[in-house]
Amino acid sequence: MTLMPRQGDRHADRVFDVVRRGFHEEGNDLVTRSWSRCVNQYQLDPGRAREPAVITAAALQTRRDRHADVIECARYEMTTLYQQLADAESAVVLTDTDGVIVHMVSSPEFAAEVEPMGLHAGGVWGEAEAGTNGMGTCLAAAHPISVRREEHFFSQFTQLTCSAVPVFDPTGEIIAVLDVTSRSSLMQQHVLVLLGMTARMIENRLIDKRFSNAHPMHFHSRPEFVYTLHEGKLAVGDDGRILAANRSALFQLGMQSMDEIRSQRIDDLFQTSLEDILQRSLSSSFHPVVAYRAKAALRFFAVARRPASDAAAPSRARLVSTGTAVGAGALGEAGAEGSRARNAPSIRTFKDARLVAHLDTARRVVARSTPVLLCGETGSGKEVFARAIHETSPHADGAFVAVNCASLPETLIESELFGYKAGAFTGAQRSGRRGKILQADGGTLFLDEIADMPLDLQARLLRVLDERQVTPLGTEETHPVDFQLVSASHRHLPSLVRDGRFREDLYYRLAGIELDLPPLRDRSDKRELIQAILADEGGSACRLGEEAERLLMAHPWPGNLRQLRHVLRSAAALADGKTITREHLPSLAARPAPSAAHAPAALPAAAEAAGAGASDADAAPAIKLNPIQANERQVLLQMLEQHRWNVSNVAKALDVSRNTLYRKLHKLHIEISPAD
Ligand SMILES: Nc1ncnc2c1ncn2[C@@H]1O[C@H](COP(=O)(O)OP(=O)(O)OP(=O)(O)O)[C@@H](O)[C@H]1O
Repeated sequence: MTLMPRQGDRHADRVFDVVRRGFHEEGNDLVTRSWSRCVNQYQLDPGRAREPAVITAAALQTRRDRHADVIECARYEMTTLYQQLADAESAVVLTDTDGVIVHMVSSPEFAAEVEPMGLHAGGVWGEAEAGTNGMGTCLAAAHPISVRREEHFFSQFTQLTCSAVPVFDPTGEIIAVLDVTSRSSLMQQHVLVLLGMTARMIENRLIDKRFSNAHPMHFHSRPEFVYTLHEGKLAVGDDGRILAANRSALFQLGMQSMDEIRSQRIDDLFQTSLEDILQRSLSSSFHPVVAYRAKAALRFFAVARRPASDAAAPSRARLVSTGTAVGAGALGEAGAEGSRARNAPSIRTFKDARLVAHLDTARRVVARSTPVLLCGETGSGKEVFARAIHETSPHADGAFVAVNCASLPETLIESELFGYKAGAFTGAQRSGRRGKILQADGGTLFLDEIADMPLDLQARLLRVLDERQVTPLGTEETHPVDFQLVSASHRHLPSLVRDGRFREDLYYRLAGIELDLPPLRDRSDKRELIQAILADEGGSACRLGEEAERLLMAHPWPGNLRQLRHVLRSAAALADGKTITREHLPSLAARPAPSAAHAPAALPAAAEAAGAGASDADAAPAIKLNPIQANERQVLLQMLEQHRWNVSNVAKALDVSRNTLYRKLHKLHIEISPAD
């Protein structure tokens, strides 16, 4: 094509001029190269209006069928993105790899306005057809791009601005392009960031969908990033082989391509096996557990699950804890429930005689759907025990839905529990929300820290329990529900009833049976617990020296199992593969070490001295703290206990940063893992 400036079309003149000179004044190289392709390769003329290219309805249907799983994964995310943009003059568009629009979200008004340009399902926006544009140029460059108004090749599109990002399939190939086309050219950088996040969500969903028979594994070097968009995600086969990975997984593991990672197994990547991570994830209630990078001193936090497709085969995940230490291979009794599946073992330990009896009682009462109330100090394992009850109950095939009434603002508990209809109140999600009670239908509803339930909601909850039906906010509809109720509290509910802070009728309704879980210091299976949690945190090769074990056994554990887990986590990290000794337990080591001969006898004495909920501040004198520091230590321990050893919450309460608090804790010899 000859590059002839034409009269009256300044945009076309500019395009020809840039192509001839080979650079763009504003420096957008991707656009310059695209213009050049349009002129030289596709022989397009920027000033000549074109009929939009559109494929037939039948051809569109064929393409939609071919990309059904991508469209399904993208549909919800595209709607959410559209809502986030809050721009009525915009459309969120998904094209296939030929630039054919297969799905679009916009207002009917904007859709009608842009329809004549071919911006609708079936429209073809490849560069060869539509010149430089977000979708087509993103495909051609395999790169995110914003094409603002006059950067479009054809004059007819210079009213629009589009930003587009590629979407990759689990093999690393581009499978689609996600685009936002708008009248506004403002905030393109912001739109590109949102598009990138949405594309990642679609890619993660696609991995789940295409590899539903594989074990999903989530990891990150920081525990708080696991289960977020930044996490590395793997789909792992039964034999531990990596079948798929997302982009963040590649990045974190320092790999260049999907091909590179797909030739690896879990034990090539981490110093552990798939089975080990699965077991530890299960026993930590799917909170991230430590996994070290193979052949490198890099620590990750990871969670792995059984394949989603196994959900339909509950026996595989189902397990029953009996009087034995429930460790790998010790779960033969699970067979009594009909399955001795290879995936069944958990390291949850319920060997203590009271817990064995409680579990047996619970199993009998839940057979008749009697509500169970669990009482016990903070961190004593109430949620873990509730899960064990669920797994033995007739509702085991349904979901276990946990709601922590203390961690939700009062105003949110109601909508969280009961759900709401679209637009039920200001700030409600447009699509409405299915409440936790409905989610628990057919399964178990676990109401943790029930004492924190506001009084007016107590009345609503009572009604649900009586009527066995729920009415979401903003609706008149009622839905019948059938679930096993387990609630828990570390506070003494009868005292709250006496003080008028908890409804008596609800208390009796919740406490069909009331079970007291012993604090860790009183548990007879403490040694097994220490070993099990240590294996969980440090891997099965982690060893405990004799003196360290004596210290752990003698400690009063005011924060119970949660505190034990923190201490063992940091000890395993400090020991770094060597045997754990006294020096890896700095806060415990400050206490006088009981001699081997006296250790067993010292245990109940220490426990008694500590009393219910007592702190280990009695350790302070041995650490050589001055009286002010000793006081500070005592106050911090109390606060940690109050906030269930959640460092972020304590930092918030004290109005200091987490780092400042960690430094303080370290100085005062309060051992807590920075992971939490
Ligand atoms: N039987 C067990 N075996 C191994 N680990 C356990 C067991 N019970 C609890 N844990 C661990 O102890 C920690 C606290 O458990 P959980 O959340 O169940 O306590 P809780 O009593 O519900 O706490 P809170 O009172 O703060 O709600 C978790 O990290 C959990 O993995």
